[in-house]
Amino acid sequence: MANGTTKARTESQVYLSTRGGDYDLSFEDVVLKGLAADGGLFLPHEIPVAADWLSWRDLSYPELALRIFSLYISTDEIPTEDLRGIIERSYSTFRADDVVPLVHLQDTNLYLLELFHGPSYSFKDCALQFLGNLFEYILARKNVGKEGKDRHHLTVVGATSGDTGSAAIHGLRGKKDVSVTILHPKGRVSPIQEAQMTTCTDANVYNLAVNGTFDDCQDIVKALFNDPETNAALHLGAVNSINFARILAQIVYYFYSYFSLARKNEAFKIGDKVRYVVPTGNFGDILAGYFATRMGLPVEKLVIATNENDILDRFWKTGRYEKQAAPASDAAGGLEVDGVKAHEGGVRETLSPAMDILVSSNFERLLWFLAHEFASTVGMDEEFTRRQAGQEVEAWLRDLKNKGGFGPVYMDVLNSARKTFESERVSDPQTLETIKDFYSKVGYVLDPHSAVGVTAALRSLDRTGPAVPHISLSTAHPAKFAGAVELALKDEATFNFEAEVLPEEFVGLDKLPKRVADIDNDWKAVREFVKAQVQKEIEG
Ligand SMILES: Cc1ncc(COP(=O)(O)O)c(C=O)c1O
Ligand SMILES: N[C@@H](CCOP(=O)(O)O)C(=O)O
Repeated sequence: MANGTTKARTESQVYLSTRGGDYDLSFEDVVLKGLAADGGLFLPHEIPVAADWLSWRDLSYPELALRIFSLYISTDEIPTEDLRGIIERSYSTFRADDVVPLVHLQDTNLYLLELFHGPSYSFKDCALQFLGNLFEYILARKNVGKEGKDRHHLTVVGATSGDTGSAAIHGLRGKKDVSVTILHPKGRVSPIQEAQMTTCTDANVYNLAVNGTFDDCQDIVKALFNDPETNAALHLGAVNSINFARILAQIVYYFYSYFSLARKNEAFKIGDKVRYVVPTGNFGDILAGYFATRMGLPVEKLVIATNENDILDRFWKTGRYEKQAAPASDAAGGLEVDGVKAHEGGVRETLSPAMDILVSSNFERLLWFLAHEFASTVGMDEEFTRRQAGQEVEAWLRDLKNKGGFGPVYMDVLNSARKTFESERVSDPQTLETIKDFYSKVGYVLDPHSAVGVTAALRSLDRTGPAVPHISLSTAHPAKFAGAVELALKDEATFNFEAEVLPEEFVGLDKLPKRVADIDNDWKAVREFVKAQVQKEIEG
């Protein structure tokens, strides 16, 4: 279905829904809608190949972001100088000069990409600082000359397992014409993460502690977006990685770290292949790596690192995407599926709580590309192929909803997933061991999510041998997860959490006044809460 004419735009600057209901949308439509009306996620019609990527090697982070974003956003939507301004404002808030420093930790070919130097100390800032400024820009443009109730008010509702929430709040607090309500699973985020969110008392920020899991929070958000009445009345906006702008912003650090590696390692030549290892939950971060790969970055493999919530790892091993496997649990609560351990009873609480996710939202986007590749073998035209891909994704997602899973997928589909990705599952004991090892060997303190990645990277290095450089993404600052870090390092005589890890901003955070409301796991209750807050804001 064509929703408008977009003659001046390239195919990578117009967007469709993974379930086939929307087609030909602009970047602004996609950023403001977040989720498609058919429940699908937005994707550009095609991923652009960056023919000139070699010439990007010496660009600063903001300059590189501008090059990459320009491939996905037409200048008739956001003029280049405006986009440059949005980008510069977004990355000027980072504590590191090069935004995302690359650190060589060991005598092996393993590098750590530190993505936690933004305001909320997690990788989410790389995208949410940008998204906050983008919303502000779009709203200012929409509201020129408008007053009071005529102004377009964006009602952001987001779900978090701890990091998206505080990054979104830092990106949106105090901004005009936008309010943000963040749902977190009560008692399942770390104390610092909870305090980072709930101690923000700006008038446009609301926190809800949901009696449920992260997946329940994510389902509530999607239910609100899928309710046409609520959406029309409130102008809902998304900060989760369902919003394509989140994925777009994350592509940048794959390219940037590749060039950083070339500067650091003389043996490494531009054009050589790299493995990226990504601690994975909702599949947004690694999906950005997939985009970078398709754009032309020489990636040997993308390695998915899951914690014990391993739906993705099981998919790569079995071709089945199932919330939980068949019964018959072993002593540890684990289950055996094709020789692969799974578990029953929903999401498991781990030491890397931000990845305690049962269903990975962005996996739907990869499924679309896999289905598209499969459909293209039939040899029909592009429109037909896209329609086929949308129908396949819709059928898979229907089975996931109604039957709790789908698959096994066709072997060709699984093989095509395996061409680009490998997967690893990392248990809590292995996570603790890695934190301890890295501290005792090189004095570096990993947060538990980054430790899941590093554990997977070491296994991957064992397979490839040391010739293949590995960049493991470090997704959060260790101070956010004091419990896991102190547990891992309790026997290290010299370790002192306050002196070595804790940033000044976090000291005394738990003593500040908090604003948070408890709420049932019920999307209608959340809808009523949000409606009432927005009403007050618009009137007051
Ligand atoms: C610290 C941390 N690491 C890793 C992840 C997983 O990233 P993604 O959901 O993009 O797969 C998250 C949350 O999503 C996180 O907060
Ligand atoms: N780990 C995330 C979960 C939400 O993921 P998102 O990338 O879709 O926003 C968190 O910390 O909130």
